[in-house]
Amino acid sequence: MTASVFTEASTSRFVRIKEGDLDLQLHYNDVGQGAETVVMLHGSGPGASGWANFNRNIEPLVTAGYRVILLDCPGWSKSDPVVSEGSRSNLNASALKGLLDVLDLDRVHIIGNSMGAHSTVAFALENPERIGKLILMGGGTGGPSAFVPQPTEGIKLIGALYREPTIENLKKMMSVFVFDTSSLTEELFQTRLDNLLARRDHLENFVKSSTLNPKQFPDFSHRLHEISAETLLVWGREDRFVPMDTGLRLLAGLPKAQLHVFNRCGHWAQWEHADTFNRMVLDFLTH
Ligand SMILES: O=C(O)/C=C/C(=O)/C=C/C=C(\O)C(=O)O
Repeated sequence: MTASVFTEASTSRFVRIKEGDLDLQLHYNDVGQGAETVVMLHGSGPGASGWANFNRNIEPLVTAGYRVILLDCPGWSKSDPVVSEGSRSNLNASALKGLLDVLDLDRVHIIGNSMGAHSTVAFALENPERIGKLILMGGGTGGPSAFVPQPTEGIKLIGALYREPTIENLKKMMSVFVFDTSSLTEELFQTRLDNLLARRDHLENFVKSSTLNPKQFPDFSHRLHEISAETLLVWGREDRFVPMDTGLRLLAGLPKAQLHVFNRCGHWAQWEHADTFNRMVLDFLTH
């Protein structure tokens, strides 16, 4: 398949996984072919999916010869619903292990966005032999911000949108999500709204999970030194969901990390600065 002809529909796949306590059908997109595979893990916003989060980042990797797997985490998009009472980072990590086992992939590079970055760290701690290089954007659970009160305004707005999924709440959330709100189109809002309203069970389960356990993403800062993988940290200076100084904490904790901070950038660096981000990722993966 050439990079220019792939679509969400043509790359859509389902798989049944059994991994520990998990027995689930997962949805993923499988794009391109190559000796090396890059997995992309999306964030925790309502209506998020691998495709929604990374649609600007797939083609350059596929063109460069990588196979790209976009996993929809349990409880998002077309994957099975789940109520998470423990660590959602570890739940996602188990789902990823189940998927890699079925696909017979021994070792992958992982790009994680926000919750996806928290989950990448959980996966790396549990499966060090299965990881190549890591790219963490706006997440990774390096501990609380030293400067910004928690929960942050963005995380509060995500909660409000989960509880009341209206176009008004979506727009409020998206207005602090990116730095330049003029890049947000009505079409993007509508697609996101359709996605999230299509799975009210996922919305209800997220609210239930957060009530059962408000700490869905435990702090891994005391274990970061165990991760020996080369890691690229990417942050937006104006990230109002997971503040930029969290990236500094990760930089201090991860022995082989480097940090890139984009100016004029919110929580969606891979989308707001897609071209530069894509070049940086390719350079990082190949050197
Ligand atoms: O609560 C956290 O630490 C993580 C929050 C997120 O993962 C938020 C991500 C939002 C998106 O990526 C989205 O597309 O809505």
